[in-house]
Amino acid sequence: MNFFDRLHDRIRTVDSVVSVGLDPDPSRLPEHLREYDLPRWAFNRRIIDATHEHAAVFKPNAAFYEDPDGWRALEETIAYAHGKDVPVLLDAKRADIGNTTRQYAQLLETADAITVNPYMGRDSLQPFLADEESGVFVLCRTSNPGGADIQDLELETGEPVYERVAALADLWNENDNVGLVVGATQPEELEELREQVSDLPFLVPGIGAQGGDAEAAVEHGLADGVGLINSSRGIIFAGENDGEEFASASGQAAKRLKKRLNRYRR
Ligand SMILES: O=c1ccn([C@@H]2O[C@H](COP(=O)(O)O)[C@@H](O)[C@H]2O)c(=O)[nH]1
Repeated sequence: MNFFDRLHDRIRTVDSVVSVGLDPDPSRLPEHLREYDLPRWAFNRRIIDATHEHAAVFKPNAAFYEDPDGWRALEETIAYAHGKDVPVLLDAKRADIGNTTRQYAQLLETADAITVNPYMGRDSLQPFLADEESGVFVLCRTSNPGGADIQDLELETGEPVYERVAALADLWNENDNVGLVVGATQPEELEELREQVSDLPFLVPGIGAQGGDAEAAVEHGLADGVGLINSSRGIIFAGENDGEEFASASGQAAKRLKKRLNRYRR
């Protein structure tokens, strides 16, 4: 089954478009978990237990796992999320020349969807795009302030780079498996892009800790009700840094966010 069909079903089952970001910054983990063999996995397991009922997906960012123990923690995390029937979107922002990107695409043997960087062009994304079952979210207009440096540059046609990326992503969507990453900190661009590519679901990061616009994220991020609004630190670090209460605080934060976003869903 195609990723976006599965996502559609998941959104309906939990009545939620919340993507729970699993970014277990080691310096912020509760003290009592630091003695575990894999503290990041111990942390994620508790977060997953507390939030899965409100999660359309879990979104681990690969940056928080790129060391030997990290990869083990990530593998355990993905398997556990799947055990709770929650799809996993790996925020890895990959792409490279052909033989290298084929190796990267093996990440989709474990995760259900991935974020990719369009900077190297179509051939660098081919193995991801060819995987009909998996979701491929193309970075388009990112949430960081420096996103403007390149993505807002005007082409000779007058269109900004991010609009050309959206048009290309639309062309690359031959298997109905492509979405865009558009930051909630860019509400005007969100609106423009939704008009431009009405069928592509968006992954919208940048609400919560980055202060983006949650209403615009929902209004423009969803295509036929399918899309994802992500919060990472705002959910997983919602509680105090010690004691077991951090997990229930994250559960409450995910539930609150789901309710808030649902007010804007049609
Ligand atoms: O444009 C982008 C693309 C990706 N991200 C990632 O999303 C989460 C956001 O975390 P918060 O704690 O909710 O700010 C994180 O993994 C980023 O690397 C993004 O923020 N913006």
